[in-house]
Amino acid sequence: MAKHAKSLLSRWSSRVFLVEVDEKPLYFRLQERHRGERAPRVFGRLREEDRCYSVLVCSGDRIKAAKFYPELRDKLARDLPPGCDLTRMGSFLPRVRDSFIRGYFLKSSAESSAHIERLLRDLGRREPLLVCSYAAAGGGGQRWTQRLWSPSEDETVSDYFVVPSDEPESHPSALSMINNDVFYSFEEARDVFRKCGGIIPEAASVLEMLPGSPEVCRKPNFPVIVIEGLDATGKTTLTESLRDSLGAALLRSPPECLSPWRALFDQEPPLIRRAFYALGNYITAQQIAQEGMKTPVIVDRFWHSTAAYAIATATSGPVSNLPQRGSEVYSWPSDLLQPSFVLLLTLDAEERKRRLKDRGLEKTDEEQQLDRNQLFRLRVEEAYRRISGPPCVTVDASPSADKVLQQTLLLIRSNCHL
Ligand SMILES: Nc1nc2c(ncn2[C@H]2C[C@H](O)[C@@H](COP(=O)(O)OP(=O)(O)OP(=O)(O)O)O2)c(=O)[nH]1
Ligand SMILES: Nc1ncnc2c1ncn2[C@@H]1O[C@H](COP(=O)(O)OP(=O)(O)O)[C@@H](O)[C@H]1O
Repeated sequence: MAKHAKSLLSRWSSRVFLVEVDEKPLYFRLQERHRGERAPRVFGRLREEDRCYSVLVCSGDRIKAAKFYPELRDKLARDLPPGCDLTRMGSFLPRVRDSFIRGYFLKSSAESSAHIERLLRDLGRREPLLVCSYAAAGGGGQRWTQRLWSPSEDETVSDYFVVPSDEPESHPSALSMINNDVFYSFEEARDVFRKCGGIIPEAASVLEMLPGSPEVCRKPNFPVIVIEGLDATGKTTLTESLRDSLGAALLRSPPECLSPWRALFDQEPPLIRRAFYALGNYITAQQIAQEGMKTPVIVDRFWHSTAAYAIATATSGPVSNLPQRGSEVYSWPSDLLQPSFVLLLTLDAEERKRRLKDRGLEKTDEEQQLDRNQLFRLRVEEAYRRISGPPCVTVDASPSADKVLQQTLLLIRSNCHL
């Protein structure tokens, strides 16, 4: 049996399962037997002929699991019989970091079972899947028959009852964010790229661009000011004006030297994509340290963007699902240069959309998601505000470009003694 799957099964009944139904979390556990009272019906009125499946990716190699997860979704969405309902799901051990495993929850009619089980068995030959089939058990409650399908084709079957579980104090995605969605050290991000080499040859080109170590030898002599904000809040316009007004160097993250690979890594799963942006920050940090010896430095996006977009993407639903204020998830990496000052441009949604349209550039996937999904935009904006580290001042970006420039220059001169 796949070693990793075996370790997962050893604590199976301590796990909590999370299925998101209409972006609302439903938590449940599995018990070997049900004592006394009628077992509850966790998934509503399941008819005798209904079937559900949980399909969890339990590969021990996190790069393979990260690459396989979106592929699994596409295959299931394409090959499942009509009428089969597919939603995201996960499973975790409460308060145990990195215990979160991802998968999908399928709901269908009994006559599709043979087709679904054939499809899952084929997929399980690619990467170990923990598949549980689930039906309304006789005598009330809902029985959960678990099968492990993995490339070694061995199959374990055990039966459980499904019972409701309390909602944990913080959304379980926070358990798995550290160094999977947000990278808090150069080594952790570089390690992902070193392990990607076999499946993404371009990873080697990015590795060649990296500094030998992240340690920035000396603190810059001049102030380093980062301008942050959603697309079309006016960062490019403002940073170029600040460069001219202050005779400053203008840098951005990801740095120019990574632009040949950015579109490629933007298509990769979060583990790899966020490592790309994290490594970009370390290259930019080295450039800041060099330029900052000679002149003030203005940076267009840096750590706040990397962390805020990653945290907001890894969390679903309302802002209240974000990891709580003060969580270590918002901390600044100890090996990443801290700027003197961060300015966060804010703008109401309608004006921002107008500017985005005027600018004409096609939107990044994230920008499209920001438009489509107001919840995601609110999570990004709130995550920006919760990042700890250098002082971060919010600036209203709705006045004219010149007024925003004057306001920003005032703030910089009084906070950075320029
Ligand atoms: N720069 C940067 N962008 C990130 C990061 N993580 C996600 N993104 C997303 C946010 C935006 O949708 C998109 C913005 O990338 P850029 O700043 O290069 O694009 P662009 O110059 O068009 O944005 P801007 O006009 O400056 O807001 O990439 C990150 O760590 N750094
Ligand atoms: N203060 C402002 N008032 C009105 N329009 C602005 C302002 N700042 C920028 N713009 C315009 O809004 C669009 C997006 O600005 P840009 O600087 O590219 O934003 P970002 O770099 O944050 O995406 C551009 O067409 C720009 O000319």
